[in-house]
Amino acid sequence: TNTDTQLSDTSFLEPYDLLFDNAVEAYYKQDWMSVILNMELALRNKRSVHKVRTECRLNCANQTTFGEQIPGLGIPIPGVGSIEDLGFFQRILKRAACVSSCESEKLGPPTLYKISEEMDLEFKKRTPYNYLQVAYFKINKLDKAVAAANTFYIANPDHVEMRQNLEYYKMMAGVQETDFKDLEAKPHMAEFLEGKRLYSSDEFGPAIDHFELAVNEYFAADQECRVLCEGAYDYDGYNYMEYTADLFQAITDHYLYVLNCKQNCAVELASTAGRDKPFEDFLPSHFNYLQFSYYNTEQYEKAIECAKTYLLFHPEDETMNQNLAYYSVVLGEDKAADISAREVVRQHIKKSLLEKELLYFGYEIFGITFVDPDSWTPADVMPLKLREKQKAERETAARITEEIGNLMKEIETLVEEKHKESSDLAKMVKHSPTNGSLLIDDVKVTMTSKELNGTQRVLMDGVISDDECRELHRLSNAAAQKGDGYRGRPSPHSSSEMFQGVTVLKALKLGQEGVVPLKSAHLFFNVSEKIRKVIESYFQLESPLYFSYTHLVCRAAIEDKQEDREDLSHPVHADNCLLISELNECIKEPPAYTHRDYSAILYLNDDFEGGDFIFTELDAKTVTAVVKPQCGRVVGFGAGKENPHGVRAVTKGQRCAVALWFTLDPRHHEKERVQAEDLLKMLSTPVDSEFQTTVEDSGTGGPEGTTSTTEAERDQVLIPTDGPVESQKDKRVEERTDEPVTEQPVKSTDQQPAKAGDKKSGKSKDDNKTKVKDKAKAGSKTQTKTGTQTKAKQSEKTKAKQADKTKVKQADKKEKPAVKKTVKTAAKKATGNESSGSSGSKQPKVKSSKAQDSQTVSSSTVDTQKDKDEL
Ligand SMILES: O=C(O)CCC(=O)C(=O)O
Ligand SMILES: [Fe+2]
Repeated sequence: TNTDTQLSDTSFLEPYDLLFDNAVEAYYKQDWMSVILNMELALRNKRSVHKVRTECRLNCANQTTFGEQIPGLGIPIPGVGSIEDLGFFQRILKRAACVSSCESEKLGPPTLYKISEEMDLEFKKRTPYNYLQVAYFKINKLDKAVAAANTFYIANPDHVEMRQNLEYYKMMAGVQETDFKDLEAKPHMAEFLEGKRLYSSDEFGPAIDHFELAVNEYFAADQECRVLCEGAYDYDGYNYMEYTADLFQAITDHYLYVLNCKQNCAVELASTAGRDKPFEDFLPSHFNYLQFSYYNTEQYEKAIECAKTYLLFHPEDETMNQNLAYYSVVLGEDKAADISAREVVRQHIKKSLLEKELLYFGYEIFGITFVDPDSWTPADVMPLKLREKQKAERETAARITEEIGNLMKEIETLVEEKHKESSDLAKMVKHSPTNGSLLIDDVKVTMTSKELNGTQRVLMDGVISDDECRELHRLSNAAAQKGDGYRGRPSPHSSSEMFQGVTVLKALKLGQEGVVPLKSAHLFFNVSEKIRKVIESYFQLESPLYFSYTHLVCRAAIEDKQEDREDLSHPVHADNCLLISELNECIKEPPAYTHRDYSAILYLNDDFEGGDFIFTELDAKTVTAVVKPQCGRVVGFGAGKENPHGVRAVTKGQRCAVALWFTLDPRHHEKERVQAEDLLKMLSTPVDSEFQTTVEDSGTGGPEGTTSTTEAERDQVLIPTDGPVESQKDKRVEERTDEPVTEQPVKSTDQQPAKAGDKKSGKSKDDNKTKVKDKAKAGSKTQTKTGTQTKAKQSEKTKAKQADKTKVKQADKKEKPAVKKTVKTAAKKATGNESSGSSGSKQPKVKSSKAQDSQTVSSSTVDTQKDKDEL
């Protein structure tokens, strides 16, 4: 058509989502060259879009001066119709025009490069490399296949197939170690990691080069990250159609949204694919490493500069102050005084603090949540009122969590008691055709498999109270998103009904934001856990059940679409296999959620028409049992072919339920659940802990991690032994005997006898308590390595090696609430082969022509689709 030719005539970048889709299509046609062409171009165009955006915005920011500097504030305050208003907005308009014409000149109309969230996620998860790996392997470009495989694996360390592929590649002839590249490595992070590596092996000179580069790259990346924040406003959480903010409110909302995003760059930049958590105190730590590296290479000016720079972030840091004092003595106090901290960092901090102030103002006044990602922010930046409010909130959350904890304990003891009473009881319950038996609380088994005419089925009542039903029902209407849980489709199963859903994590987040009562979100969490226990115990499962997916979902009849309706609200299906009713078969293969083992639906209400739950035969027609939803009722069943089921049309009103799917396979334990648990923990961090920074507390307080080593501990930087010996008589340092063994190689061979000028020995990690380090300079520079004087910032350097007392700096970091991006991967360790696909083979997973076969490599694709779309 006309538009088509017009488009192809222009030199605009081809939209990368389109290219991605083309590549995937080509993949299924096994057109490997086309996969490569499209996918590589998609990756390139994505980078180009970012580049154009960054450049346009930066250029426009420079072109259109935006008035004077803020503090003061140099900018006239907009008043009623003042002429300054016009001047102010004129600049805004010009800047908007500048950005928009710059971008559309290079990229075409905005719609062309608007990318959906899902697609964005695919690129974040590095899915393109999954496809590229196969395609390159197919055309025998091994080096590229290996690089793609490695790049993908770094971001998906749980991907069993890719791990096997990599192992296979390692053994292949013609594959070099250098082929295992990370094609998406971020320069600042690569430099930082390399610096750290060298630092760990005492190669301080080379380490300096990398850390310095890392700092430069950091600021470049920070600038890019920040400028990319100046994008469209995301009306997340509320309906933009109902958004009726006035001019200044609208500007405020969007601006604070942008500022929030900019602040979050600190987390973004401290994160790297495949690492669960961002590095803590990332930017400051660069200067910590640097000061010590400079010290070790006798570059005292630089060491002082970096120590001072570090102190900009943590002015009270005792260790660093001592280091600085020591360096100053070595260099000469006068000279030292003339050295200042780095200006670029000073500016960065100034800007960041100003942003935080605005964000806290927005938090206090408009309730726009802001979680400070930095650990160095002075406490008083957060307004007192807000601090008090947060404290109160944390108290409430702590109380609720305690209550939940007590409840869970009660449940556990009850379950245990029941088990003890008679190990046969459960069996009796299971097979008893009579009235159900008590399992937990007031839960009654109303119908067993037998009465439900099948196997692995149960109907229970009284699982939650009427009040709880009402509360969850309210929650669903307050929190649910249309179509949420169904890839955003509002009517995934029947065009005569509207679906809406909310997950536990989402509910908790909304609770935290104050959009819904936090208490209700807790209840949702709590109830789901209760049902998990009930199902686990009723079906007498030997190994634990894990959550696979949970959502609170309502389906509502669309009034004018009920006439002559013949469809079901939810077509008959099985939960872990693809039901082919024509063949009386159920195929257990992706895209079915084959890892699901048990399902449970908790009903919340009965004030609607229709909506019966039905079990059928494999033909999807012959109904074997009917369940009428009502408050507190749970239908639980095995998720397999033995239990095809569906929901009859809801013809009037709204039917709400909590649908839960469980797996016995810990590898499929839902990540969202872990995040939800983390969030709960965070909300219940002991009150005030944030304001306590004593080292003593660090060992016990704070959210429990899965390992005993915290990031803070592992990332601590070694610092030199203390300065003038005379001042070191006291032993304020803390004994830490619980230093965990970290993955870093233990260094025990670098303890050359101390010799004059040997800086290294200053941080030697032997347990020789009497080694004296002669700094070979003035007497005051002599350092003792005796007993107590080593203050180490990096636990791996000191742990176990040091019988001497070690002060671990930054240990208090542990106490801070986790930053947003915390993704835990407990229970994630893949221990075996995936049950599906060609698991035994050592081959990279490559496709044959069979249709189902194509799931192997695209499995990550399937997985990334919101794991919600019931079949
Ligand atoms: O809501 C129900 O009763 C059943 C829903 C269901 O089977 C499902 O979502 O898989
Ligand atoms: Fe189902």
